[in-house]
Amino acid sequence: MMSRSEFAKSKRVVIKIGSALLTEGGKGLNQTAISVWVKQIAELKQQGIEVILVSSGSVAEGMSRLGLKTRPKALHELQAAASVGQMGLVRAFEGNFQLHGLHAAQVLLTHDDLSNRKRYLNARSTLLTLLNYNVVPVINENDAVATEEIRFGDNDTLGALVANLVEADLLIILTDQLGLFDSDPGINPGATLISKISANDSSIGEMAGESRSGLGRGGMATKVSAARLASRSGASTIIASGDVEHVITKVMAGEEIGTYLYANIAPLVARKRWLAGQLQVKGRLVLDAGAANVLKKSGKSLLAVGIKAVEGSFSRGELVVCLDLTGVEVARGLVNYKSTEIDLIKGYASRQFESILGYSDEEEVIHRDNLVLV
Ligand SMILES: Nc1ncnc2c1ncn2[C@@H]1O[C@H](COP(=O)(O)OP(=O)(O)O)[C@@H](O)[C@H]1O
Ligand SMILES: N[C@@H](CCC(=O)OP(=O)(O)O)C(=O)O
Repeated sequence: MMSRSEFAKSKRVVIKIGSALLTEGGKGLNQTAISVWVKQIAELKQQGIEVILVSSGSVAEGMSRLGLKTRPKALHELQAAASVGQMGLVRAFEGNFQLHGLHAAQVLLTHDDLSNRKRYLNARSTLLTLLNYNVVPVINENDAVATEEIRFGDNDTLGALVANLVEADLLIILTDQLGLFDSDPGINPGATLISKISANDSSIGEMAGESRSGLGRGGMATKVSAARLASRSGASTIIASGDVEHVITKVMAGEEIGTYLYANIAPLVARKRWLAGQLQVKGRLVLDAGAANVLKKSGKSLLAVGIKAVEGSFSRGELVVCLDLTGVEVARGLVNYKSTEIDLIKGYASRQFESILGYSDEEEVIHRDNLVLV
């Protein structure tokens, strides 16, 4: 585990800024705050630290520009608002980075761009090339085209996936709270700030609640699950308030601000990291106790003999979750057979596939290289 005092030695940092902060509670972009964060980022760049920004705010800024009082419900209205607002974001970041002699680059992603392995690797190359050119990539979800099926849903998840993609040392999530409290401080004024906790501690899920701002999405719940996701590539996460003076500088100097969600698991190899970041689950396999145990303890491939039930309709190569008999997820992975085939071969040994299906591809329903434990 990296101690806070080691943050200054980071090579690469992803900084995510939430909507509520960027848009002053919906009153348009907070230009002063943006200039202050950019100045701190420019200082990090001076120290040789690479920075990637994940900036929300397109919908909120678009709402403000279009005079919409509440966040639109219809997808096409949201997309229109995001397209208008993104112009404001780009303008603000470009102008401010230029003041420090830095170029910014706009990168808009959908989940589709990262779920396809080839496009994932392309996105990685582009980002690494931008960093090589000393440019600050400014990333947002491509809201103008993202439909329900291809969206990340919130920028905390996007920030974590970007941290995985570029193997960042640290993910800094700036929000409108001082950090993660043991319960939502907006509801419980007596809530206590958590200073440090493992990103994989099972108790944090219960502490973190939803967003109530009407501007942001996901609240603390998506921030703690982003921290867990980031930890899979070894990145630790800080959740801190973007309103604290010199917040980025202070975090990087190791000051005890915000919540430090440290990564304390062995980083997954690159392919499994990509796999762990897949969000679109197409079906479920219910495993018997033996198979669930083997997966959990030894990370071996999943064989048909240990499958009790198949739920959902999916094709070969798609992502499914593996549940134990109590319904708890133990792993997820890419299947070698489609759902109707698995329904036929479940409970049988691999050597019987030929007589049941008329052919036999792989021995495993999910090969261990395509399986990540949860
Ligand atoms: N345990 C918690 N600690 C702190 N904030 C919490 C907690 N649970 C829920 N929240 C809510 O999460 C909000 C921050 O999330 P969100 O509105 O999505 O912000 P952002 O736009 O920065 O992503 C806070 O304003 C707060 O109301
Ligand atoms: N892509 C959206 C991000 C929405 C979102 O996740 O917002 P937040 O919870 O403030 O990070 C936008 O720019 O409005």
